[in-house]
Amino acid sequence: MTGVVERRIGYVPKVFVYPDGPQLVASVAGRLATRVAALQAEKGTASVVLTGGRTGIALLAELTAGSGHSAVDWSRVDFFWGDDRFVSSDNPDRNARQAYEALLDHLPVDPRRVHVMEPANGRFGYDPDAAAAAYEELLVRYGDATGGPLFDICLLGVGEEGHVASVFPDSPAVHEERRMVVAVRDCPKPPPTRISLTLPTIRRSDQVWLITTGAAKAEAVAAAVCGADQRSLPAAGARGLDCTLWFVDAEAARGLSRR
Ligand SMILES: O=C1O[C@H](COP(=O)(O)O)[C@@H](O)[C@H](O)[C@H]1O
Repeated sequence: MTGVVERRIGYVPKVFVYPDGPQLVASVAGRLATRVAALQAEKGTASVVLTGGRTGIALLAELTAGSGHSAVDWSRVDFFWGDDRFVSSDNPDRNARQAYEALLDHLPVDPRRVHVMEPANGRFGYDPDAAAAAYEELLVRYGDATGGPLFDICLLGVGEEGHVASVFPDSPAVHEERRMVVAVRDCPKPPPTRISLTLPTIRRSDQVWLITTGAAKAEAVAAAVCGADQRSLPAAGARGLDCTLWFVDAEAARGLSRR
C-alpha cells in the first residue's frame, strides 16, 4: 500500500488515506477479500452490504479483476444492499444492476444469498413502502437465523452533502428510529424514489466501511469524521459495532488536515 497514510481519530473512526482512487479501490478490494475469507474460515459464512455510487461500483469491478477474490468462497456470502433506486430492474440507475455487471455476474455466487431490494416492476409494482417492508421482513428473518450483528461488513459511499445509502440530510429517513428499511421520496439526487436501510440498521453491522473519493467530498468527510450531527450529515451516524473505517483518497481527505 504505497503512500497510504493511516490516522486514528480518537478510538473510532479510523481513516485510511490513499494517493488516488485506483490505489484506494485496489487496496480496499484486497482487504475485503481477506476479511471475507477470514470470516468464512471462522464461521463458515460472511454477510456484506453493497453500495452504489462511483467508488463503490469501481470497488466491485476491482474485486472481480484482482487476484484476491480466489481466496473467497462466493457461494457462502450473503449480499445485501444499503440502498437502491426504486426504478425498473433493467434501469441502468439500479445499484443492484450495476453490482451484477461489476461483480455478481462474474463470480459463482449463490442466487439465494443475493438479497436485492425490490424494483419498481417487482413483486409489489410501484409501491416503494411495500418494497421497503418486504426487505425489512427479510432482514428480520435473517437476523433471527444468524443472531448477533446483522451484517459483517457494510460498505457505504458518501454523497457530497453527506448522505449514506439513501439517507439524506434533514430528510424523514434520517429521523427514523423504528423502521429498519424505509421508502425514500423526493431525494435531492435523482432518481427521487429509493429504498434504504436506516441508520440504526446500518449500525447493526460489525464493521462499517465508508469509501469515497474526490475533492467534492472533502467537506462531508471532514465533518463526519469529526462527529457532526447525523441529522444534517447522515454519514456521521454510520458506525460499526466493532469498527468504523473510512477509505478516502487524498482529495477527499483534504478537509481533515485543516481540522
Ligand atoms: O445515490 C447514491 O449515491 C451514493 C454516493 O455516490 P457517489 O457516486 O457520489 O460515490 C451511494 O453511496 C449510494 O449507494 C447511491 O444510491
